[in-house]
Amino acid sequence: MLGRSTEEIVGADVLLEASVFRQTSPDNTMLTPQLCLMGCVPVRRAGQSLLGGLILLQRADHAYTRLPEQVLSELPGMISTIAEYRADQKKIQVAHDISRKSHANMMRMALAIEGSATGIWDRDIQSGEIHYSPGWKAILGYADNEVSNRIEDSYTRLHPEDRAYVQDTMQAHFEGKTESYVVEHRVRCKDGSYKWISSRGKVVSRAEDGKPLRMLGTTTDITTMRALSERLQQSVDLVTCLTNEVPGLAYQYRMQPDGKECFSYVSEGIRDIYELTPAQMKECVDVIHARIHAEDFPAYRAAILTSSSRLEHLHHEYRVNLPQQGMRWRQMDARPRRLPDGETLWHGFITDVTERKRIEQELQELATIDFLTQIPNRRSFMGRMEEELARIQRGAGKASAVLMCDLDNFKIINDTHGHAVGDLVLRHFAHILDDELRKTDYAGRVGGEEFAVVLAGANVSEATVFAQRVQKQMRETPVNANGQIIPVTVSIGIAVMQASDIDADVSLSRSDMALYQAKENGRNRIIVAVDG
Ligand SMILES: Nc1nc2c(ncn2[C@@H]2O[C@H](COP(=O)(O)OP(=O)(O)OP(=O)(O)O)[C@@H](O)[C@H]2O)c(=O)[nH]1
Repeated sequence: MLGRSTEEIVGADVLLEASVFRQTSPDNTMLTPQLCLMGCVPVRRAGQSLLGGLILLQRADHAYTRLPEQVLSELPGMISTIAEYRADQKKIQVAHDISRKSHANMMRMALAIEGSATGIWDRDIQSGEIHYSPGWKAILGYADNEVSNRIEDSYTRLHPEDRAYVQDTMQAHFEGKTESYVVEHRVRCKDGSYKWISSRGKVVSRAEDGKPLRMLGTTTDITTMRALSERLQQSVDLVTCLTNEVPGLAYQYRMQPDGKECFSYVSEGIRDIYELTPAQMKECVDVIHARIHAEDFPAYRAAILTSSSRLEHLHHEYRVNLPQQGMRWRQMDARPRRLPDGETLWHGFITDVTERKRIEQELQELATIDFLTQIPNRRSFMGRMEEELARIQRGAGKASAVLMCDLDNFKIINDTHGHAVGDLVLRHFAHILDDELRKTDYAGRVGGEEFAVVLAGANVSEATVFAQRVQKQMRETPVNANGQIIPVTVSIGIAVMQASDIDADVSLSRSDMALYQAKENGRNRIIVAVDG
């Protein structure tokens, strides 16, 4: 080899890898005055990758001895074997260190996890072995040596109703269909009772073909949490049942400071109260607004806004128009509360008050309408007259005319044709009066056969024209009782309601005096009071 360049001897790749050769002159095998290169061969691993170079040196003053070619060819192999063995030893040492550290970490983690009432399990999927931490065993009331480490035994502890679900979930994870294994199920304790547990795990190692090899997981006792959760659900169910069973709609309503509103809860009663579903109601309040009677909507909105601004109890009655039920009355009651962010929150209910409204209406009519003639009775008529007089006294609009009308010789009609026919005549006259009235006018039955009329803003001559029309109608349309024509005349006294009148009775009595004059003068005539 003497005389050959270093590059020629060791090869370019060895030269590149072995920095020692960079200190030598490539064309001179004399490395130093005392040392010369005897030979150099690359040393390779079993897989043929370059490990380094074997360099043979000898002292320069030493007699040159040629090494046998066989020694030179075997030496690199031996060195490679030794080097790889040492490298493997080092790797094993590193792996042990890592394993020791991770075991220590695992132990620390296990202690921390078990401190939180959670157990750990480690399953060798292929062998069917499963190891549980002491904490895991303690959850089920077992001592450390009391639980077998066979997976088939663990399945016997599962609640029969949960077994299929647990195994299916596990299988799905083994097949890589899920990221992790998460289940909640019941498991039998040592004393035979069942506990609810939450089990979570993950396959941590798989074979090259994807087959699961090892799985680690945790188990947490959630029995208390489940019981609490069940009790909470029972409370929610109870509230829901109550709100759904009581008639009407129970609700929670919110209005934000910027005016945005929504129903955050509605009971099933929504289907009857607004003919909507709970889902429709939560979407948008507009669907409800569309159901509210147009005439009642402004007052409905005002009631809500007032309740919000003053935090006053909300009580309001309004009409709704529904696709199936038609026009119905609703009553809304709710208590408002202001939240820290400025939002107003109401809890309340809406009920159907249509029937009550109908009865109220009937009572109102009974109290104000004359049953026989269906026009206002004396009490109601006098009430309206008082309002009219107050308007005149305020100077709001012109004075009104007051007419007192009395059927002539009515006693004779009763006596001749009977009381029922007399009733017919009274109804007939009331009908004629009603037909002649404008919207602003009103009439009332103020006595047996006495009727009074107020013509709003009318003067004496307008009132006289009205009275003449009434007399004409009575003349031209006499009552026909079972084919018998019953002619009836009417006497009318007219007066003007004046701001100076102390009350409505004073105005009415002036027209009554004019009526008296009409009777005195022969009946079937119209007399205007002397002072109007
Ligand atoms: N059928 C009927 N008769 C009534 C009713 N209320 C009062 N009367 C009768 O009306 C009659 C009134 O009689 P009078 O007060 O003498 O008056 P009149 O007979 O009309 O005589 P003048 O008013 O003077 O023309 C009485 O016979 C009452 O019984 C009623 O509701 N129905």
